[in-house]
Amino acid sequence: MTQPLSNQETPAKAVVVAIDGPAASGKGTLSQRIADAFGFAHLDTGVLYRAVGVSVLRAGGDPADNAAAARAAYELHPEHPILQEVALRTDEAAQAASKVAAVPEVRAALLDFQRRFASHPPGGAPGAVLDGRDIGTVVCPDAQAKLFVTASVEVRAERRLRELQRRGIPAIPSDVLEDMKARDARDSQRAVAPLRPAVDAFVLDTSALDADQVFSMAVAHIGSKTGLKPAA
Ligand SMILES: Nc1ncnc2c1ncn2[C@@H]1O[C@H](COP(=O)(O)OP(=O)(O)OP(=O)(O)O)[C@@H](O)[C@H]1O
Ligand SMILES: Nc1ccn([C@@H]2O[C@H](COP(=O)(O)O)[C@@H](O)[C@H]2O)c(=O)n1
Repeated sequence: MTQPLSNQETPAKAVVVAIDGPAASGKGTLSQRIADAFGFAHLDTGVLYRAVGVSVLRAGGDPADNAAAARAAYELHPEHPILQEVALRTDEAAQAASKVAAVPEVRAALLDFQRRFASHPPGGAPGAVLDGRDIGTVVCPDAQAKLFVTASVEVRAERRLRELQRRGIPAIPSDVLEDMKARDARDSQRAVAPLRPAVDAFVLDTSALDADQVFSMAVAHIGSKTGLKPAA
């Protein structure tokens, strides 16, 4: 997956904020708020893995099949329409994503695009926020600020359940919890780029914090690392 050079490239070195954490920890919510506040571009890297997983399923393949997963990853490109599909938000897509994500060739195929987004944020933005599982450890080990957002699996399952209910998607609480445990196990136990905090990450346990409190703490941490303050 490669990205062409645009004529809007940022001449100065872009500020990179890496936000990692397990499913439904709130990293996507936080990343978008940080990007908006600092005028940075945001990349939800989970979408890339979800697109690869869904592509394999649609081709009638098994996401755990290394060859099929690698083929789908090499065929993905930044303008691919699948990246905009709501179908990527389903639990089926999440489970498929975490299977293809364990395939080294898949991770290698998606690496260049993520690094290029970080070093040359689209639209000439002065910085980029990337969220995922391995941003601070593998994709952007030199990121100026790294956060690892986490919460207990029970709290995360409850948040996801409420989100599904808000969206009118029927869900069984015990299934949501078990699916989250299965995904946590696959993501943290895989051999390549497992989910874990970078040694220099600020670990933020959000189990008892609301989104505003998490945002304030993240802004303070980013400020301490970069000297930047939010524009608004
Ligand atoms: N601190 C918080 N307190 C309560 N709910 C939160 C908090 N942060 C996020 N949420 C809610 O929890 C749900 C999951 O958040 P979000 O999608 O940001 O998590 P995520 O880590 O990006 O998940 P995924 O990895 O599955 O994409 C959303 O409904 C969101 O509104
Ligand atoms: N940097 C990343 C991002 C995601 N993954 C895998 O994709 C799955 C879906 O991610 P979400 O953030 O959308 O929940 C996730 O469970 C991981 O398996 C990854 O490996 N690395």
